[in-house]
Amino acid sequence: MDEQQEMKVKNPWHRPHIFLATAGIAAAIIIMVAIAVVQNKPLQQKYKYGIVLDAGSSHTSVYIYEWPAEKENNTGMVKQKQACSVKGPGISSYSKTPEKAGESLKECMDNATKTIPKHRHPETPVYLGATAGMRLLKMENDVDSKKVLASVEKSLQTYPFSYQGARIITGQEEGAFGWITVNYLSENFRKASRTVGALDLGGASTQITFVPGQQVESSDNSIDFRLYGNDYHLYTHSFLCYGKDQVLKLYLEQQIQPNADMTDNIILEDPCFHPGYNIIKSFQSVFDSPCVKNLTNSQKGQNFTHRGIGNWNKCNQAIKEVFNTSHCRYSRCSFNDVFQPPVTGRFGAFSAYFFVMDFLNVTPDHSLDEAKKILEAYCTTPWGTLKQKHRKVKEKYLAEYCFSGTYIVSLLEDGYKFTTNDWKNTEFIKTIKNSEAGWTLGYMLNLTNMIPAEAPDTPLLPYGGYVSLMLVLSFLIIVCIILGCIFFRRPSGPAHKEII
Ligand SMILES: Nc1nc2c(ncn2[C@@H]2O[C@H](COP(=O)(O)OP(=O)(O)OP(=O)(O)O)[C@@H](O)[C@H]2O)c(=O)[nH]1
Ligand SMILES: [Ca+2]
Repeated sequence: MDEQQEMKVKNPWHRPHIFLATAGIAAAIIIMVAIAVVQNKPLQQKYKYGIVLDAGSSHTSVYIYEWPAEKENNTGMVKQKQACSVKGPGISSYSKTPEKAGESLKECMDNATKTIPKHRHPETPVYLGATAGMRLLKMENDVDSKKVLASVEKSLQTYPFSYQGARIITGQEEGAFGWITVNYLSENFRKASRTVGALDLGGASTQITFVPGQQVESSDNSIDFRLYGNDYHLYTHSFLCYGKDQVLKLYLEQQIQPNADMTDNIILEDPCFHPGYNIIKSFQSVFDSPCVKNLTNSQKGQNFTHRGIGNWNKCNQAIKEVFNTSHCRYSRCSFNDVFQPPVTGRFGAFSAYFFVMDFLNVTPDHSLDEAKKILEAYCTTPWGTLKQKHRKVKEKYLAEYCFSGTYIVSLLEDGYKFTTNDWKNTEFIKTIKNSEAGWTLGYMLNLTNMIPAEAPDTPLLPYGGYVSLMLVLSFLIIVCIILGCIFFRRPSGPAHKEII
């Protein structure tokens, strides 16, 4: 047999059908891998957006959230992209000029239009949630509150986004969504079995929400969620009128008992305000809310002198009076006949809890006693000294930190029955991974169904591992085919015979 013929028989590539089959399989595998690569990894990361307006009692904030388009159901993927603080007061302050409520949103909403890419505008949901300021206005005057909501609705509908409604959210929602936000951002739903409780202190209301160690005795305070395959039974309560601005009114109401023959020279010597603080205020400015009693017309026109005396012990004693603990219809209460199981676990305290404690430099490293000492020193500092030292701080805030700080300590200790150990487990926070702590993110996640009840299927391998595995397998298959062709070719006898 000639040598060339011998080579043709031994080398499988010289059989065109084997060569073609192998090349075909290899090409098919390469195409499959390429398709998998293209399908699994878009060339450019695509983001989706959502807008939530937090219409609080003291001000409105517009939050823009963003998340990778293909990872909607993964915990911790939604992040705050931008927060815009609306100029002026909260929307409930526009009760007598409702059209201004809508107008006030313009600057921040125009910003949102620029921030979010144009092609995403029509699919970007916009939600407005109003909290305690609007709850109080609704109690006072339902028609006015509807006019304000209609005004913000009209304004929001002029934008190219997908308007999803403006409403007053309930205190339970405010508490529960704040809890969801904090635990979502901390990635507690999948990573850790333990969740953190949420403490929110606003201007007009305050919320406490946590997973209790015992049964919740009142249905109003109970809320259940199934998130990522786990059941959560929450305790939550929102105290209307116990935000830091409204509770100051409750406190002042107790300090100055207006009577029929009030005169202009009523002087309030206030232990929660600094020595040297001496300001004439109208009774109307204190008694302008449904949280406190109604004044007669003659009383409304009168003034009083608000004089600070800076006595922390007396201030602390006086603040305790705002919590009514004389009656409890349950096995245990926080205050005002509201059921509360014992607090347990860690807490994240945000909004005014943070603003106040951050200013006073009270950190989680300070014990409860140390925090009280810091407050005592602050409260006794003369007003003139403080103004000199903090020229850039808004005077209203500066004057009220003594009251607000003392109220926070008392709310935790006397109101919610925090022990020194619970205090140690409490952190004052503004943001978690650059997203603000508050109810808005949890609200949006819920309304867009971005927190599934069951854990979404997770890929067994990360993307890079998946591609590498495909390539290695393709290579192995090709090698096997080649080796197979070489070693399992037909026995040489018949082949010889054929040739012979
Ligand atoms: N010291 C200080 N206080 C602030 C700051 N921003 C807001 N506040 C005050 O802190 C309190 C709580 O603020 P927010 O959490 O925005 O309250 P809100 O959402 O308007 O009110 P609610 O509707 O009750 O939730 C209010 O009395 C605000 O006036 C700040 O930067 N520093
Ligand atoms: Ca708030």
